[in-house]
Amino acid sequence: MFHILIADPISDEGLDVLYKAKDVSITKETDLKSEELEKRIPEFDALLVRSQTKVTRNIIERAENLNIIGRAGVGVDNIDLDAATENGIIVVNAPNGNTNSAAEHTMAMMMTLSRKIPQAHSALKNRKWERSKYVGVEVKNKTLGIIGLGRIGTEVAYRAKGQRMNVIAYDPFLTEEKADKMGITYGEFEDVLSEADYISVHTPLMKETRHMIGADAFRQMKDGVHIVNCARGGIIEEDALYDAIVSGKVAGAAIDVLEEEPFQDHKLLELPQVVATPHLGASTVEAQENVAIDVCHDVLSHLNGDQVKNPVNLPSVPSDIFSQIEPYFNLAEKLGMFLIRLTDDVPEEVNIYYSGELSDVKIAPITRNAVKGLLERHLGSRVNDVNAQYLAAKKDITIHENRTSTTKGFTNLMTVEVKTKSGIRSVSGTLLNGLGARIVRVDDYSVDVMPVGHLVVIHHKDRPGVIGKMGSLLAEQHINIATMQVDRSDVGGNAIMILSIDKYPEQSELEALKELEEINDVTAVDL
Ligand SMILES: NC(=O)c1ccc[n+]([C@@H]2O[C@H](COP(=O)([O-])OP(=O)(O)OC[C@H]3O[C@@H](n4cnc5c(N)ncnc54)[C@H](O)[C@@H]3O)[C@@H](O)[C@H]2O)c1
Ligand SMILES: O=C(O)[C@H](O)COP(=O)(O)O
Repeated sequence: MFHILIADPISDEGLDVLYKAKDVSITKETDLKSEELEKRIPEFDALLVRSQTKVTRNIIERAENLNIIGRAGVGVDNIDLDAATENGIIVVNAPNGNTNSAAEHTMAMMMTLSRKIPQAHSALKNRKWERSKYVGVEVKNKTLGIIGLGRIGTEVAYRAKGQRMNVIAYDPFLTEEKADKMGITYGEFEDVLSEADYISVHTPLMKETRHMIGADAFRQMKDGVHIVNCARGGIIEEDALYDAIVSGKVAGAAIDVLEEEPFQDHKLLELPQVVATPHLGASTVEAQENVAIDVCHDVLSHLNGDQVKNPVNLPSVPSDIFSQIEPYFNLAEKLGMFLIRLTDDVPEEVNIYYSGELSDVKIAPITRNAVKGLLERHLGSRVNDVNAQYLAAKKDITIHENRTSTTKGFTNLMTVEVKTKSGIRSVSGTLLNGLGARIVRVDDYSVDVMPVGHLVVIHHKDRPGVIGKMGSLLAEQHINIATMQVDRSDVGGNAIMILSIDKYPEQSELEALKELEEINDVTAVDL
């Protein structure tokens, strides 16, 4: 049974996806205080939020059963992403479902600001007929400067063109060619500041964008500029905006978002030049249905072990590429788990070699599974593909991916090699068409072993009778051998035997095998 906590109001259309699923229990607690959430969170496998709930490191570190945090919306600045990644919790969002609503709200705010609609409306509601006080300005032929031309910025640009505005935009990913195609002007940040009559910000809130519009930016703007922020409080420095409005530099500002939400008493809201809404950009029936449905599908997919569509703290893999590489995930993890059992030392460096068909596929997700397998022995079950590479880096383990042409006759071959203080160990595996995964090499020995179940890896001397003695000893302990593979370096030299047996051996049983004089070492590996 998966326990899902819905901590913010989320549309029932989306929640239906979860209600209809098997083995899911849903708890709706949309008014939990941070301390209450901290206490309750260990009960849950999944947490669903919008922007209101702050998912802090404290909460995440107490969330011992949490697998996934779903954000029904775009911005994830209310979630401590580093803490989630470190703790192996995947974060997913719903980036597309509210784009239209946010763009429409931005346009509404810009128009409302230009025509002083909220102020005139309030006056009239107070029975004041003040036509001359509320003279506005047209947006036609004015220049709109857009900072952040992503999903919403782009939609705003098209709508502004419909209003016959000129559009200039700055975004690190915008090229002159793309701007030309859209019929807008490409600008640097400073160009947008100095040329625009209206400036609308549409970036995420992150370290790089926090307070990107401050006193210095306002100084570079035209006198009488209008400012719109329907992205995130904190992108514009609020004290600097206040000063710029009071000084007359800024004619007016339309803000949907504040640095401190929910609403705290704020001096900006006292200014008649400011029109404001309480973070309503995504608050339409359509947007809420869209984001809720998207995020609930992703949460369910993840809980069922399937690929998610909108991961935030993992690179997303298009589904055609995913279906090509997914069969290797299990092989990679098993190779990692197998190899790490062969050495008692902690790896210092990991080299993963991909060859044959594997040399031209997207290998990063396969690598994550190999690293996860390698780390499980020492770091336990909390290691997963979300945090494997973070945990490796934290343990100063360097990981190198290599594509090679050495296939050793296999159509696909993957080798995981670890360097430890006592030397280099490696294991190779392949996926055989229709037959599944095989371990085909252990160090310099060739083998053919299915990486499943209980394996015993025995390094021994190549002497007559060793195999018989081993078989008798195991028989005495009532251990049945399912399969056996042997290989040797040279006649009478060192050899390897890999047994697949029907039960995991007791330590005492392994010790008994080690007593044989031909045996160098015995390792049990449970895959
Ligand atoms: N008010 C609301 O209710 C509401 C609704 C939806 C989204 N949002 C917010 O709107 C913002 C934009 O959302 P989106 O879906 O368009 O995101 P997006 O990721 O599609 O677009 C963001 C764009 O900002 C650009 N960017 C990043 N750093 C930049 C920088 N330093 N300077 C200029 N551009 C930069 C990125 O390259 C990207 O193109 C986010 O902050 C999101 O949280 C608010
Ligand atoms: O980032 C977003 O998606 C918007 O800010 C919407 O936030 P909300 O879900 O709290 O309305």
